[in-house]
Amino acid sequence: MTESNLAATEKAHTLAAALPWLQRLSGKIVVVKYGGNAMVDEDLKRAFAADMVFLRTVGLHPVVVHGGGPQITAMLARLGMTGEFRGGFRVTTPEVMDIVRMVLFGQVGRELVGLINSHGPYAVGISGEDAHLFTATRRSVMVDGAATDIGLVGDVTSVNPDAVLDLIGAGRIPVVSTIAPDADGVVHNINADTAAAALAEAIGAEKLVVLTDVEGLYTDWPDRSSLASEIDSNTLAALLPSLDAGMVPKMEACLRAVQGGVPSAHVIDGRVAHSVLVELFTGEGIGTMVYPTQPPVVLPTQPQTSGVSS
Ligand SMILES: Nc1ncnc2c1ncn2[C@@H]1O[C@H](COP(=O)(O)OP(=O)(O)O)[C@@H](O)[C@H]1O
Ligand SMILES: CC(=O)N[C@@H](CCC(=O)OP(=O)(O)O)C(=O)O
Repeated sequence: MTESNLAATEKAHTLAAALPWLQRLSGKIVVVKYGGNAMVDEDLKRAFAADMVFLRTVGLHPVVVHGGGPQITAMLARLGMTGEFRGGFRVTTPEVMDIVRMVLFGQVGRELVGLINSHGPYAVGISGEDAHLFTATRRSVMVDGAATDIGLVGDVTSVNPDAVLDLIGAGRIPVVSTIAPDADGVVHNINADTAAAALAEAIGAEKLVVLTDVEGLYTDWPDRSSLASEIDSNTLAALLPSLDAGMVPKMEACLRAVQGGVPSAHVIDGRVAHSVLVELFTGEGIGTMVYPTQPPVVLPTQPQTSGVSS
Protein backbone atom coordinates (compact mmCIF):
# COMPACT_ATOMS: atom_id res chain seq x y z
CA MET A 1 0.00 0.00 0.00
CA THR A 2 1.32 3.48 -0.88
CA GLU A 3 1.58 6.21 1.71
CA SER A 4 -1.39 8.07 0.24
CA ASN A 5 -3.44 4.84 0.23
CA LEU A 6 -2.57 4.40 3.90
CA ALA A 7 -3.60 7.97 4.70
CA ALA A 8 -6.90 7.49 2.82
CA THR A 9 -7.58 4.26 4.73
CA GLU A 10 -6.96 6.05 8.02
CA LYS A 11 -9.47 8.73 7.02
CA ALA A 12 -12.00 6.04 6.16
CA HIS A 13 -11.45 4.45 9.59
CA THR A 14 -12.05 7.82 11.26
CA LEU A 15 -15.29 8.23 9.33
CA ALA A 16 -16.43 4.68 10.07
CA ALA A 17 -15.65 5.12 13.77
CA ALA A 18 -18.04 8.10 13.86
CA LEU A 19 -21.02 5.91 12.89
CA PRO A 20 -22.37 5.24 16.43
CA TRP A 21 -22.33 8.97 17.23
CA LEU A 22 -23.90 9.88 13.88
CA GLN A 23 -26.68 7.36 14.54
CA ARG A 24 -27.20 8.55 18.09
CA LEU A 25 -27.36 12.24 17.15
CA SER A 26 -29.21 12.02 13.84
CA GLY A 27 -32.41 14.09 14.01
CA LYS A 28 -31.36 15.73 17.27
CA ILE A 29 -31.06 19.44 17.96
CA VAL A 30 -27.67 20.71 19.09
CA VAL A 31 -27.42 24.30 20.31
CA VAL A 32 -23.94 25.67 19.66
CA LYS A 33 -22.90 28.86 21.40
CA TYR A 34 -20.10 30.56 19.51
CA GLY A 35 -18.31 33.03 21.77
CA GLY A 36 -16.84 36.36 20.86
CA ASN A 37 -13.33 35.49 21.98
CA ALA A 38 -13.30 32.29 19.89
CA MET A 39 -14.50 34.28 16.87
CA VAL A 40 -11.50 36.46 16.24
CA ASP A 41 -9.56 34.27 13.79
CA GLU A 42 -10.73 34.22 10.15
CA ASP A 43 -9.72 30.59 9.46
CA LEU A 44 -11.43 29.41 12.65
CA LYS A 45 -14.59 31.27 11.72
CA ARG A 46 -14.65 29.59 8.30
CA ALA A 47 -14.00 26.18 9.89
CA PHE A 48 -16.83 26.79 12.36
CA ALA A 49 -19.26 27.69 9.57
CA ALA A 50 -18.27 24.57 7.62
CA ASP A 51 -18.81 22.45 10.74
CA MET A 52 -22.37 23.76 11.10
CA VAL A 53 -23.07 22.79 7.49
CA PHE A 54 -21.46 19.40 8.15
CA LEU A 55 -23.82 18.80 11.11
CA ARG A 56 -26.84 19.79 9.02
CA THR A 57 -25.69 17.58 6.14
CA VAL A 58 -25.31 14.47 8.29
CA GLY A 59 -28.82 14.91 9.72
CA LEU A 60 -28.39 16.89 12.94
CA HIS A 61 -30.17 20.19 13.56
CA PRO A 62 -27.58 22.77 14.60
CA VAL A 63 -28.81 26.05 16.11
CA VAL A 64 -26.15 28.72 16.48
CA VAL A 65 -26.35 31.28 19.28
CA HIS A 66 -23.55 33.79 18.90
CA GLY A 67 -21.81 36.18 21.25
CA GLY A 68 -19.80 39.23 20.32
CA GLY A 69 -18.47 40.76 23.52
CA PRO A 70 -15.06 41.74 22.09
CA GLN A 71 -16.70 43.10 18.93
CA ILE A 72 -19.08 45.27 21.02
CA THR A 73 -16.15 46.52 23.11
CA ALA A 74 -14.20 47.38 19.93
CA MET A 75 -17.14 49.32 18.48
CA LEU A 76 -17.68 51.20 21.74
CA ALA A 77 -13.99 52.17 21.69
CA ARG A 78 -14.26 53.35 18.06
CA LEU A 79 -17.13 55.56 19.12
CA GLY A 80 -15.18 56.87 22.11
CA MET A 81 -17.37 55.05 24.64
CA THR A 82 -16.11 52.85 27.46
CA GLY A 83 -17.34 49.35 28.20
CA GLU A 84 -17.48 48.14 31.78
CA PHE A 85 -18.18 44.61 33.01
CA ARG A 86 -19.46 43.72 36.46
CA GLY A 87 -19.74 40.14 37.65
CA GLY A 88 -19.11 38.92 34.06
CA PHE A 89 -21.92 41.01 32.50
CA ARG A 90 -21.71 44.29 30.57
CA VAL A 91 -23.03 47.42 32.24
CA THR A 92 -25.62 48.45 29.66
CA THR A 93 -26.89 52.04 29.50
CA PRO A 94 -29.49 52.89 26.80
CA GLU A 95 -26.63 54.30 24.64
CA VAL A 96 -24.60 51.09 25.05
CA MET A 97 -27.73 49.05 24.27
CA ASP A 98 -27.99 50.73 20.86
CA ILE A 99 -24.43 49.63 20.06
CA VAL A 100 -24.99 46.10 21.43
CA ARG A 101 -28.01 45.64 19.17
CA MET A 102 -26.24 47.06 16.13
CA VAL A 103 -23.10 44.96 16.57
CA LEU A 104 -24.75 41.65 17.52
CA PHE A 105 -27.49 41.54 14.90
CA GLY A 106 -26.08 43.88 12.25
CA GLN A 107 -22.44 42.83 12.28
CA VAL A 108 -21.55 39.59 14.07
CA GLY A 109 -24.76 37.75 13.14
CA ARG A 110 -24.57 38.89 9.50
CA GLU A 111 -20.99 37.72 9.21
CA LEU A 112 -21.78 34.24 10.54
CA VAL A 113 -24.83 33.95 8.30
CA GLY A 114 -22.67 34.89 5.32
CA LEU A 115 -19.95 32.38 6.18
CA ILE A 116 -22.45 29.53 6.57
CA ASN A 117 -24.29 30.52 3.39
CA SER A 118 -21.10 30.36 1.36
CA HIS A 119 -21.88 26.61 1.45
CA GLY A 120 -25.52 26.90 0.38
CA PRO A 121 -28.80 28.51 1.43
CA TYR A 122 -28.77 27.32 5.05
CA ALA A 123 -28.44 30.09 7.59
CA VAL A 124 -31.15 32.54 8.61
CA GLY A 125 -30.35 35.22 11.18
CA ILE A 126 -32.92 35.88 13.88
CA SER A 127 -32.86 37.93 17.05
CA GLY A 128 -34.64 37.43 20.35
CA GLU A 129 -36.97 40.22 19.23
CA ASP A 130 -38.36 38.15 16.34
CA ALA A 131 -41.68 36.32 16.76
CA HIS A 132 -41.50 36.55 20.58
CA LEU A 133 -38.45 34.28 20.57
CA PHE A 134 -37.17 35.63 23.90
CA THR A 135 -38.85 37.76 26.55
CA ALA A 136 -36.44 39.28 29.03
CA THR A 137 -36.66 40.45 32.60
CA ARG A 138 -34.12 42.93 33.91
CA ARG A 139 -31.65 41.15 36.15
CA SER A 140 -29.11 42.15 38.74
CA VAL A 141 -25.69 40.53 39.15
CA MET A 142 -23.72 39.59 42.23
CA VAL A 143 -20.88 42.04 42.89
CA ASP A 144 -18.93 41.54 46.14
CA GLY A 145 -21.79 39.44 47.47
CA ALA A 146 -24.46 42.07 46.78
CA ALA A 147 -27.14 42.03 44.07
CA THR A 148 -26.25 45.00 41.84
CA ASP A 149 -28.25 46.62 39.03
CA ILE A 150 -26.20 47.07 35.83
CA GLY A 151 -28.77 48.62 33.52
CA LEU A 152 -30.53 47.05 30.55
CA VAL A 153 -29.24 43.55 31.16
CA GLY A 154 -31.83 40.83 31.01
CA ASP A 155 -32.41 37.23 31.80
CA VAL A 156 -34.55 35.18 29.42
CA THR A 157 -37.75 34.46 31.31
CA SER A 158 -39.82 33.13 28.44
CA VAL A 159 -39.02 31.49 25.10
CA ASN A 160 -41.36 31.04 22.16
CA PRO A 161 -39.33 28.59 20.07
CA ASP A 162 -41.79 28.40 17.14
CA ALA A 163 -39.73 30.56 14.78
CA VAL A 164 -36.58 28.54 15.47
CA LEU A 165 -38.45 25.24 15.08
CA ASP A 166 -39.99 26.48 11.80
CA LEU A 167 -36.52 27.21 10.47
CA ILE A 168 -35.20 23.82 11.61
CA GLY A 169 -38.19 22.11 10.02
CA ALA A 170 -37.38 23.88 6.75
CA GLY A 171 -33.81 22.59 6.88
CA ARG A 172 -32.28 25.94 7.80
CA ILE A 173 -29.62 26.75 10.38
CA PRO A 174 -30.95 29.45 12.73
CA VAL A 175 -28.30 31.98 13.81
CA VAL A 176 -29.56 33.70 16.94
CA SER A 177 -28.51 37.16 18.19
CA THR A 178 -29.17 37.57 21.88
CA ILE A 179 -31.08 40.78 22.36
CA ALA A 180 -34.60 40.62 23.74
CA PRO A 181 -37.51 42.87 24.70
CA ASP A 182 -39.03 42.82 28.15
CA ALA A 183 -42.81 42.63 28.62
CA ASP A 184 -43.05 46.39 27.84
CA GLY A 185 -41.00 46.08 24.65
CA VAL A 186 -37.83 47.62 26.12
CA VAL A 187 -34.88 45.88 24.51
CA HIS A 188 -32.32 44.27 26.85
CA ASN A 189 -28.80 42.95 26.43
CA ILE A 190 -28.71 39.20 27.09
CA ASN A 191 -25.47 37.39 27.71
CA ALA A 192 -25.16 34.88 24.88
CA ASP A 193 -24.36 31.94 27.18
CA THR A 194 -27.52 32.68 29.17
CA ALA A 195 -29.66 32.88 26.03
CA ALA A 196 -28.19 29.71 24.53
CA ALA A 197 -29.10 27.76 27.67
CA ALA A 198 -32.66 29.08 27.73
CA LEU A 199 -33.11 28.19 24.08
CA ALA A 200 -31.53 24.73 24.43
CA GLU A 201 -33.93 23.99 27.26
CA ALA A 202 -36.99 25.31 25.41
CA ILE A 203 -36.39 23.42 22.16
CA GLY A 204 -35.44 20.14 23.81
CA ALA A 205 -31.84 20.15 22.58
CA GLU A 206 -29.80 16.99 22.99
CA LYS A 207 -26.70 19.03 23.79
CA LEU A 208 -25.57 22.55 24.51
CA VAL A 209 -22.04 23.07 23.19
CA VAL A 210 -20.31 26.28 24.28
CA LEU A 211 -17.20 27.27 22.31
CA THR A 212 -14.85 29.60 24.08
CA ASP A 213 -11.18 30.63 24.17
CA VAL A 214 -10.01 28.29 26.91
CA GLU A 215 -9.71 24.48 27.15
CA GLY A 216 -12.69 24.13 29.48
CA LEU A 217 -13.52 24.79 33.12
CA TYR A 218 -10.62 25.00 35.56
CA THR A 219 -11.98 24.30 39.02
CA ASP A 220 -9.06 26.21 40.57
CA TRP A 221 -8.33 28.91 37.98
CA PRO A 222 -5.61 29.65 36.88
CA ASP A 223 -4.04 26.39 38.09
CA ARG A 224 -3.61 24.53 34.80
CA SER A 225 -3.76 21.13 36.49
CA SER A 226 -7.36 21.78 37.59
CA LEU A 227 -9.07 21.30 34.18
CA ALA A 228 -12.32 19.37 34.77
CA SER A 229 -13.17 16.87 32.04
CA GLU A 230 -16.62 16.47 33.57
CA ILE A 231 -18.63 17.85 36.45
CA ASP A 232 -22.10 17.06 37.73
CA SER A 233 -24.69 19.75 38.33
CA ASN A 234 -24.59 19.62 42.13
CA THR A 235 -20.80 20.00 42.22
CA LEU A 236 -20.99 22.84 39.70
CA ALA A 237 -23.71 24.63 41.68
CA ALA A 238 -21.45 24.54 44.75
CA LEU A 239 -18.44 25.79 42.73
CA LEU A 240 -20.27 28.63 40.94
CA PRO A 241 -19.92 31.35 43.61
CA SER A 242 -16.12 30.93 43.61
CA LEU A 243 -15.67 31.26 39.83
CA ASP A 244 -14.01 34.21 38.11
CA ALA A 245 -16.09 36.64 36.06
CA GLY A 246 -15.66 35.25 32.48
CA MET A 247 -16.72 31.76 33.48
CA VAL A 248 -19.73 32.76 35.57
CA PRO A 249 -22.31 33.26 32.77
CA LYS A 250 -20.94 30.21 30.93
CA MET A 251 -21.15 27.78 33.83
CA GLU A 252 -24.42 29.30 35.07
CA ALA A 253 -25.75 28.59 31.56
CA CYS A 254 -24.52 24.98 31.48
CA LEU A 255 -26.08 24.40 34.88
CA ARG A 256 -29.38 25.91 33.79
CA ALA A 257 -29.43 23.76 30.64
CA VAL A 258 -28.86 20.43 32.36
CA GLN A 259 -31.21 21.32 35.22
CA GLY A 260 -33.77 22.18 32.54
CA GLY A 261 -33.58 18.77 30.89
CA VAL A 262 -30.74 19.06 28.35
CA PRO A 263 -28.85 15.78 28.81
CA SER A 264 -25.39 17.39 28.70
CA ALA A 265 -23.66 20.72 28.22
CA HIS A 266 -20.06 21.05 27.02
CA VAL A 267 -17.56 23.87 27.27
CA ILE A 268 -14.94 23.33 24.58
CA ASP A 269 -11.97 25.16 23.09
CA GLY A 270 -13.09 27.19 20.09
CA ARG A 271 -9.46 28.01 19.25
CA VAL A 272 -9.05 24.43 17.99
CA ALA A 273 -10.43 24.00 14.48
CA HIS A 274 -13.31 21.48 14.26
CA SER A 275 -13.51 21.05 18.03
CA VAL A 276 -17.31 20.71 17.67
CA LEU A 277 -16.86 17.65 15.45
CA VAL A 278 -14.39 16.12 17.89
CA GLU A 279 -16.88 16.64 20.72
CA LEU A 280 -19.88 15.26 18.86
CA PHE A 281 -18.46 12.42 16.77
CA THR A 282 -15.56 10.94 18.69
CA GLY A 283 -15.07 9.41 22.10
CA GLU A 284 -12.33 11.91 22.88
CA GLY A 285 -14.47 13.93 25.30
CA ILE A 286 -12.66 17.25 24.97
CA GLY A 287 -13.32 20.23 27.24
CA THR A 288 -15.66 20.02 30.21
CA MET A 289 -18.92 18.08 30.19
CA VAL A 290 -21.65 19.14 32.61
CA TYR A 291 -24.24 16.48 33.32
CA PRO A 292 -27.22 16.19 35.65
CA THR A 293 -26.24 14.75 38.99
CA GLN A 294 -27.66 11.40 37.88
CA PRO A 295 -25.17 10.70 35.03
CA PRO A 296 -26.81 10.06 31.64
CA VAL A 297 -25.91 7.04 29.53
CA VAL A 298 -23.20 8.42 27.27
CA LEU A 299 -23.50 6.23 24.19
CA PRO A 300 -26.64 4.12 23.57
CA THR A 301 -26.09 1.55 20.82
CA GLN A 302 -29.46 2.14 19.11
CA PRO A 303 -30.11 5.26 17.02
CA GLN A 304 -32.90 7.50 18.28
CA THR A 305 -35.23 9.86 16.49
CA SER A 306 -36.58 13.23 17.51
CA GLY A 307 -39.89 14.88 16.79
CA VAL A 308 -38.33 17.33 14.33
CA SER A 309 -38.20 16.34 10.68
CA SER A 310 -34.96 16.81 8.75
N1 LIG B 1 -12.35 28.80 36.17
C1 LIG B 1 -12.06 29.19 34.92
N2 LIG B 1 -11.87 28.24 33.95
C2 LIG B 1 -11.61 28.63 32.69
N3 LIG B 1 -11.52 29.94 32.28
C3 LIG B 1 -11.70 30.91 33.19
C4 LIG B 1 -11.97 30.57 34.56
N4 LIG B 1 -12.12 31.73 35.22
C5 LIG B 1 -11.95 32.73 34.37
N5 LIG B 1 -11.68 32.26 33.12
C6 LIG B 1 -11.51 33.11 31.95
O1 LIG B 1 -12.74 33.16 31.24
C7 LIG B 1 -12.46 33.29 29.84
C8 LIG B 1 -13.66 32.87 29.02
O2 LIG B 1 -14.73 33.78 29.22
P1 LIG B 1 -15.07 34.86 28.09
O3 LIG B 1 -13.82 35.53 27.64
O4 LIG B 1 -16.18 35.68 28.61
O5 LIG B 1 -15.55 33.87 26.94
P2 LIG B 1 -16.45 34.05 25.61
O6 LIG B 1 -15.99 35.27 24.89
O7 LIG B 1 -16.20 32.78 24.89
O8 LIG B 1 -17.88 34.15 26.09
C9 LIG B 1 -11.22 32.46 29.64
O9 LIG B 1 -10.45 32.89 28.55
C10 LIG B 1 -10.44 32.65 30.97
O10 LIG B 1 -9.49 33.68 30.84
C1 LIG C 1 -25.07 41.25 29.33
C2 LIG C 1 -23.86 40.94 28.53
O1 LIG C 1 -22.76 40.87 29.07
N1 LIG C 1 -24.03 40.73 27.22
C3 LIG C 1 -22.97 40.45 26.31
C4 LIG C 1 -23.58 39.98 25.00
C5 LIG C 1 -22.59 39.40 24.04
C6 LIG C 1 -21.95 38.14 24.59
O2 LIG C 1 -22.43 37.46 25.47
O3 LIG C 1 -20.77 37.85 23.95
P1 LIG C 1 -19.67 36.75 24.34
O4 LIG C 1 -20.33 35.42 24.28
O5 LIG C 1 -18.68 36.97 23.26
O6 LIG C 1 -19.15 37.07 25.70
C7 LIG C 1 -22.09 41.70 26.06
O7 LIG C 1 -22.62 42.82 26.03
O8 LIG C 1 -20.88 41.53 25.85
